[in-house]
Amino acid sequence: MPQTDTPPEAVGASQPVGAKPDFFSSLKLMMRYGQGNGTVIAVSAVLATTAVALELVPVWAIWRAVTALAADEASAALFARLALLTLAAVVAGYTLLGLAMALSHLAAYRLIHALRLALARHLARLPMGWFLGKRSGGAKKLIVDEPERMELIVAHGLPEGVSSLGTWLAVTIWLFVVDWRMALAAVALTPVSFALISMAMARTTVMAGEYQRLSERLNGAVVEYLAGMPVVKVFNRTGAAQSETAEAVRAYADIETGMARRFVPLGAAFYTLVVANVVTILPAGLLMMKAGWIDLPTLCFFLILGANYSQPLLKLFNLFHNMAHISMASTLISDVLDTPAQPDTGQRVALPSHDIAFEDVRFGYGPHEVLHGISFTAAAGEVTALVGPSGSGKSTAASLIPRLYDVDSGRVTLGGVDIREIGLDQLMEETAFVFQQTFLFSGTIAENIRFGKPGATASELYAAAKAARAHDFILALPQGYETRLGEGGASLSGGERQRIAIARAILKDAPVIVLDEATAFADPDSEAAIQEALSALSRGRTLIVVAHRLHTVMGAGRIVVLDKGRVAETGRHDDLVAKGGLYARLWDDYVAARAIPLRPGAPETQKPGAPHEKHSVPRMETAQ
Ligand SMILES: Nc1ncnc2c1ncn2[C@@H]1O[C@H](COP(=O)(O)OP(=O)(O)OP(=O)(O)O)[C@@H](O)[C@H]1O
Repeated sequence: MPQTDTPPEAVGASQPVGAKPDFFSSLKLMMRYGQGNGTVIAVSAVLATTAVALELVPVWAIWRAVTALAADEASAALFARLALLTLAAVVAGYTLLGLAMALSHLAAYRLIHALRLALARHLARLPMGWFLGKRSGGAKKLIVDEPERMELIVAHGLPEGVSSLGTWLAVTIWLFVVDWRMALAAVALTPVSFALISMAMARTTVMAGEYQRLSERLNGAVVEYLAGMPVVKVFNRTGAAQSETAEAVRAYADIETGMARRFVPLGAAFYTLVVANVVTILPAGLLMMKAGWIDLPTLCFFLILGANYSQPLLKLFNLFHNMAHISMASTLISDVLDTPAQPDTGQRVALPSHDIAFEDVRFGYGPHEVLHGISFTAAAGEVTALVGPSGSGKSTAASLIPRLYDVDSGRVTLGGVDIREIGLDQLMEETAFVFQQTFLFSGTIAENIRFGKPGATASELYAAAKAARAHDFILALPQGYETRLGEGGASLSGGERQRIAIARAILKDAPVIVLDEATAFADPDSEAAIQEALSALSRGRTLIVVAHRLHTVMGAGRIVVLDKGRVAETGRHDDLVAKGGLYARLWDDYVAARAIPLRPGAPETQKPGAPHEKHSVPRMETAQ
């Protein structure tokens, strides 16, 4: 559900508020991920410079024609030659500019592609702890929106920037060569324009960090608002839920307006002055002509060329104006890419067995320690159940096995080897995990199950689905295994999604399987069937099951009872019940809860323990 009290630091912003952009970060990213693009960019810049230089040909032709007229040397042949030359220069200029832009866009999209891939790959290698407190909107913005900003700098900034600067320098020299006094008049306003735009940019650049943060907040709030829509609706909290989204929209609009307000007074003066050279050229030129220092053609030349003399600068500053945002984005991208990946030895280790052991494991999410030195063994070939009150650390302990998080101290071993010594690829091959909250990708059901083993044959696929009791309902769907799922598997029921996830784990055929409340959504018949399938699966494998519904683990070889992040007791069901400790209390509560009739006067439901029993009581703890 959208949060209304999200602290600024929890919205995925890795930039501190008010952070200044590093203007070299884009360049560094280009050098790092733009390999092979250097030549393309250089050729593009040369073509663009040539194209812009060709734009000067018509100016020269006019000047030449005016000079000829003034000297009484004009002829039809001369004008025809000048016209042809102008036409050729314009056509060639546009062709070269088109080529330059095509090349620069090619380079830009190659870079964006490389950046997005690098980010997606690197995010997958970051420890889960990095994602804590980050909103999915922020991550989406990081991969989708931020690299896109590089388009402006590579596709436009480099060719147009280089050519604009080149043209401006060439024109300046040309002006001075023709007449240095008129040239001074033509460039007189340029330093003033420079000073104005520098001040305007300095006034907005200080807000770039805050702008970035608010833009991430907006993304996060909108994504969360849409994802939480069902909760928002059923609790009729549209107004309340929107308040964070509306606030994020308002804050973003405020900062944009604020930045515009700070930029506009000086920025507008710059845009006016930068093309106002005629204001100094005309009076100075008329005075100098009157004094006999220059002739009419020279005045015309300065009026034509000098009046637009700063046009390239305008382009340049339009690009610079966006540099703060671009630099902020590239700093953010670099920060993420520089975040150390989860340590991985990359080694394949010969494992003598697939026993899992927790040895004095301590772990916390951030400073808040959740597991306070737990030790237990899950032997290969038997089912080990993790049970305990809500919040006791069952899911957390389970998530340490596939290294979703790394222990803070102690160790988790597989076959006696610290799992941090085993290469991540191998560890992922050795373990399959069914999450409490099943995630299915949009795509077909077959694709989702095959996620566990991409090259699986159709018969392997069906066998896994049958074992997970998913085959029949899949066949009943309109396109069977080829039925496409909505985002997150939205078109299936909770139980169906869970069975697909179990099929995925079964297909993976890993020696270690961790099931976090895997049958929570299953109906009683399916649950019993899935339990049978899982028991069969446990033969020769290490099966670790996190369970709330205690009857599902009555047959477990070992039950590890967690309490407030510590192992309270371990043993088999009967022994633990007989012992009269925490497990016995949990069991009594469970039995009592299952016996509570749903409606006053309804008959009591069957006591647990009987196979295939139908129970219509609210589930302990998982019921919300
Ligand atoms: N991502 C997280 N960030 C911070 N704290 C977390 C996170 N996940 C769990 N916790 C905290 O860790 C503790 C243990 O949670 P965990 O989910 O492991 O318990 P559990 O026994 O599996 O609970 P449940 O039975 O309700 O699923 C809880 O206090 C919980 O608030």
